[in-house]
Amino acid sequence: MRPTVAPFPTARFRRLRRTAALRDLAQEHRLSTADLIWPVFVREGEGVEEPIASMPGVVRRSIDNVVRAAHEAAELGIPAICLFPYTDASVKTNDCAEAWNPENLTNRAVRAIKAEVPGLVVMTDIALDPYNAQGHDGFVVDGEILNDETVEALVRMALAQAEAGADILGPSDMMDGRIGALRAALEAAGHSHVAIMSYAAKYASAFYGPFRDAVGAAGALRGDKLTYQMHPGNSNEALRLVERDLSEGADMVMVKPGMPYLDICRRVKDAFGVPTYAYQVSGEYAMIRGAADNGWIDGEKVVVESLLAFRRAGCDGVLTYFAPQVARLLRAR
Ligand SMILES: NCc1[nH]cc(CCC(=O)O)c1CC(=O)O
Repeated sequence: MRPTVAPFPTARFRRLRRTAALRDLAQEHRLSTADLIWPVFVREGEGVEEPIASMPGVVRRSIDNVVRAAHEAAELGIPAICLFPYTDASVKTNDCAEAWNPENLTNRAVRAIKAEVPGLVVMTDIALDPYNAQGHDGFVVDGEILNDETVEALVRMALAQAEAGADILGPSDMMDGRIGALRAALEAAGHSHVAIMSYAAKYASAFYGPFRDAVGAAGALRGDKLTYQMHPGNSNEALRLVERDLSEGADMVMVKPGMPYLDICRRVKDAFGVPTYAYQVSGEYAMIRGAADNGWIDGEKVVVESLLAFRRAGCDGVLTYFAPQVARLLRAR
């Protein structure tokens, strides 16, 4: 598109900014509650809501409270919730077997939500890190992250989640070939309706710091994830990964983190036109929330502006810890 601009004073951009109604009428992009996916942390216990120090306002919930959150999401009009387990050290092993236990925390939470709030979309995370004594997303042998063996384990994990009733599987592990393997296994096992949102362009980012506290992975993790997650300096690689994952059967693709990678969101949407999502990650949440709590920024305005930016960059939706607050704000407008 080549914008046509008449010379001043024929063109006066301020004409359409003069009143709230005119601004509304001319607004190009909008944020709606329907664009939100709410990531929620699950832990063992009952009646538990445990604060996370590095993410003020976010809690780890026992399953009964996750179900309450699911009701809240549905009432607010948030279409989807995404579950992340906070696991006890006792279930973290080198063989990561808890990851595909049909009775693990995530799978029990999925069933509990589906029993009570069946219309809510439930998304799950596929990666070994919550169940890995080594804290990595894949099996670690002699300091190396194994790819193909990990993919086999991810398939087992995915089938257990699909069996539990997950609507969208979110492979966040960044192993090669996992989307094709997951798609084939889902088709073969009668789960052809289960969608895959690939964490296709996932960067090795320091913005995940608070999340690793939230899921209790920070202590176990040695080193970094640079041999499987993307280097922050790359962008053509993101397009190649998105194309690869689409060709293997991903229904939706994600860019992660969000705000520092808006250029990637735009390029992905322009290149492929597929359902595109961004993850406003824990570090982004912590920065905004921390500055807001200190009175340095207007938290509500910054949150809405930060999420609108994803829409402008071409995203169809955003995973954000601010989802319930934003839904309430949008409803009040
Ligand atoms: N499979 C790991 C995973 N899944 C989601 C996040 C980060 C989410 C956030 O920071 O909010 C991570 C962290 C990581 O890759 O180390």
